[in-house]
Amino acid sequence: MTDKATPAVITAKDVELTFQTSDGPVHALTGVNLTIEKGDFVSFIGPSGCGKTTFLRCIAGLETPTGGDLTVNGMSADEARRARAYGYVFQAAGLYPWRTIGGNIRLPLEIMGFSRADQAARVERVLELVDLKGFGKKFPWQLSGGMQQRASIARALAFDAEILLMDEPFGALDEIVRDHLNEELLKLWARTEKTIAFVTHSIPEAVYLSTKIVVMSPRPGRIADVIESPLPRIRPLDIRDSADFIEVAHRVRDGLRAGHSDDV
Ligand SMILES: Nc1ncnc2c1ncn2[C@@H]1O[C@H](COP(=O)(O)OP(=O)(O)OP(=O)(O)O)[C@@H](O)[C@H]1O
Repeated sequence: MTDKATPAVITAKDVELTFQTSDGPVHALTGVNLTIEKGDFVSFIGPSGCGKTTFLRCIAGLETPTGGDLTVNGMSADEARRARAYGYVFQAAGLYPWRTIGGNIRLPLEIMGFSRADQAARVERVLELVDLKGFGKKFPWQLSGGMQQRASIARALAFDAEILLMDEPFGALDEIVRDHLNEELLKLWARTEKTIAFVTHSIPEAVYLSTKIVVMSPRPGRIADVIESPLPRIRPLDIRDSADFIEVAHRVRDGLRAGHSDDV
């Protein structure tokens, strides 16, 4: 149950999505029931093909479920998309090489018709949020992979959407950089109070970041387990050595195994 203090931002009831392909129907999602509350950090973990990206795309209004109900901010996902309810961060930073970092962050603001002064103020504010102050005039190729990914997070934050959808944003980065960005993302989440839905293949990343971990299994894509994290919201990296952390990680692993996860 949700109450007024923690309103539901995303609710899924019996969500189904079947793609019709030339090889027959693909049941990408079946019987998905989930509530994501304001300020939650929810990770989706599961083997390739279990429907993580498809579910994120449903939330984003980029795919339409073939059954069930999905609401985002109390409206249909399509309405929420048109109301610009979310920022989307992809695995590849996807920055335009011919635009500066500031120019890339400004792009959605230009499209949305923000005034020039507002655009400039917002770019400065989000650059500071992701710890890239002073890098606005650089081009993407002048930044490391981790910095580029931070810039793409800044772009997703620039228009103040309450929801951040992140599809394996750190999957291509080495472990040290990834640890650092995980820490930074948690700080950013605490500062901005965004609601985050995050796809990952990494058990430690899911456990470290999330208030709620959704373990998914394939064929058909469904939810195998939903784990409410007992960890405090403020988490130094060494929390990963704590008994609570290890216990949650075991439960995630068990959930993946139960869903025939030999192909994770
Ligand atoms: N547009 C589409 N048309 C047909 N089938 C699709 C389409 N998009 C996804 N699928 C299928 O739906 C299933 C779920 O795919 P999805 O990309 O959501 O999985 P995933 O869990 O995100 O996988 P990965 O971890 O590899 O990114 C897969 O079997 C995939 O092939």
